[in-house]
Amino acid sequence: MSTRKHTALPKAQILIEALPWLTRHHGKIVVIKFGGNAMVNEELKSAFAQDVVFLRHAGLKPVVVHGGGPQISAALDRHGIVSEFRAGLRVTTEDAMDVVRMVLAGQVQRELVGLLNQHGPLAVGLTGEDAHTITATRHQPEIDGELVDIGRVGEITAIDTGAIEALLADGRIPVVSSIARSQDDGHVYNVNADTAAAALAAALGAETLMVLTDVEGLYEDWPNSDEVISRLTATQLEKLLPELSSGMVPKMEGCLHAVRNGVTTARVIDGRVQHSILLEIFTDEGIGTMVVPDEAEGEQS
Ligand SMILES: Nc1ncnc2c1ncn2[C@@H]1O[C@H](COP(=O)(O)OP(=O)(O)O)[C@@H](O)[C@H]1O
Ligand SMILES: CC(=O)N[C@@H](CCC(=O)OP(=O)(O)O)C(=O)O
Repeated sequence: MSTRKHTALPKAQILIEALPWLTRHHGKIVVIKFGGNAMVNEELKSAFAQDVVFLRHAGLKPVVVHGGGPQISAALDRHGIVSEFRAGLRVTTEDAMDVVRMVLAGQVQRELVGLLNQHGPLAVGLTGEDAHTITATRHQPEIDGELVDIGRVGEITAIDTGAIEALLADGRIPVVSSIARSQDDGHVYNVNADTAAAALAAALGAETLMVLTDVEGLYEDWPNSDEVISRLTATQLEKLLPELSSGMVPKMEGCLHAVRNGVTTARVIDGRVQHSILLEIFTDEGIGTMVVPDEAEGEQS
């Protein structure tokens, strides 16, 4: 065998290791949530775009839902508006809503669309407002037994997948900002991006929900230990939910909603690791935390 063939062999083996995953997921919808905290630097964002385009060319149908919490907080700060979170959700006044919409739809979404489109005419950005993709009503979380008003924060009441499905059928990569149209008035609502991604994954009948964040996965005993729970069933997760805090609450509630509504696996992975999406596919074990429906326990995902 020539030296060239020898050096190429490990590359072929790596590609072949991904074959079972690619075969199982061919033509399937994968909803990928890119958290604002995972958008650490330009290299990571470019690597994220490469991974998504790779999945698309490998025969999957990726749908990107993006966050932008830290970016919104920075913009609010510049406008002299203080950021406050209740039950993991941003208290969103009318003035803050304008900034949220400007940052998500006008800044973060545009940047991701631009990065994806460096690889061809693939990505099309939209918000939940477009073609009634996400409809919401006012969300009032229960805190210490009382319903609390946190402003223009939406609770999803309906999803219309028509526009996203049309884009997928046309070979495009939809990039969705988590803003909803209001079913009550002519205005819009701020929706947590994990919640929006999970609702879209369920409504689209996605195979997988991948949530990229700024931790390795769900820690068993956060913040005391960095032991990551690698796999858990819907029932196991449901029992854990009351113990979770801050950003993990909407994330894990979203994963639970997804697997209880037809999504085969929901994964929380470390978006700070370059090419984390491909690592998830190319490593047999996967990285991060994987949530599966109860009936799937013991099956390969
Ligand atoms: N059990 C847990 N395991 C891991 N992270 C946790 C846990 N509980 C709370 N967290 C917090 O949740 C954060 C992730 O959520 P969030 O800040 O909303 O990220 P994103 O912008 O990716 O949505 C972590 O950085 C961590 O501080
Ligand atoms: C209601 C609510 O909290 N909305 C979020 C929307 C963005 C988001 O979820 O961004 P990450 O995924 O980066 O956290 C916010 O205003 O921060």
